[in-house]
Amino acid sequence: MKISLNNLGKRYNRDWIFRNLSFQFDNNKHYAITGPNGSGKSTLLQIIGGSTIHNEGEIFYQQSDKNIKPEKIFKKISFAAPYLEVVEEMTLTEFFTFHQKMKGCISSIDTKEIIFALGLEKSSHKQIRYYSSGMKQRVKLAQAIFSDVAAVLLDEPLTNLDNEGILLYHSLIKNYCNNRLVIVSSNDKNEYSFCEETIDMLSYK
Ligand SMILES: Nc1ncnc2c1ncn2[C@@H]1O[C@H](COP(=O)(O)OP(=O)(O)OP(=O)(O)O)[C@@H](O)[C@H]1O
Repeated sequence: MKISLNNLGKRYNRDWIFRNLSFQFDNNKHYAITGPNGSGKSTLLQIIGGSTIHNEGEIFYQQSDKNIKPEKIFKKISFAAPYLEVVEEMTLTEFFTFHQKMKGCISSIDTKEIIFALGLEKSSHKQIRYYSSGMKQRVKLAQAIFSDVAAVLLDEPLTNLDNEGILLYHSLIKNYCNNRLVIVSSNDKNEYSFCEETIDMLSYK
């Protein structure tokens, strides 16, 4: 998937968070959005993902040289962020079975294999509400990375992860994201070390 940003701008009330942001995200490449706290990284990622509206400029989405309407983009993009909730009433098995039906997972993997890849087999029948914050973050990452989508958006992906979780994150990226566009919003080099290009939010103030 290709995503083009054309003179994009976002303000909250009278404060512009960023302006005149033009950039092209190319098919299958990996990008980092960087900048200090409050510079607008998460806001930009949410705009790209279609969950927040921009105030000026345009975004174009293209797959195999065909334009995708913004209202259809949710089917093509997955999003993981510490502030997005998972369905806590479900067990992990229920959650991924439900997700498989609603959004669709990449065809090479089923619910059992996802749970095995996360190292959460022993907790697969426990309601997610009883998971630790790091376990929940693994679930959020897996939900995004195993979705059958053309673009994976990750906001602060290592939040709450221990060393084993960090290794898991890098192996999921390596094994399942090679042929997809990935955009990471982050301040931590370890979260985006695999990215080929960086957008610095400070350039768009
Ligand atoms: N819903 C909102 N209403 C008003 N202001 C907001 C809203 N959401 C974000 N902001 C403001 O927009 C600015 C950018 O916030 P954002 O969360 O995008 O920054 P960030 O670069 O991701 O920060 P961090 O590194 O701390 O996660 C901040 O000044 C924030 O206060």
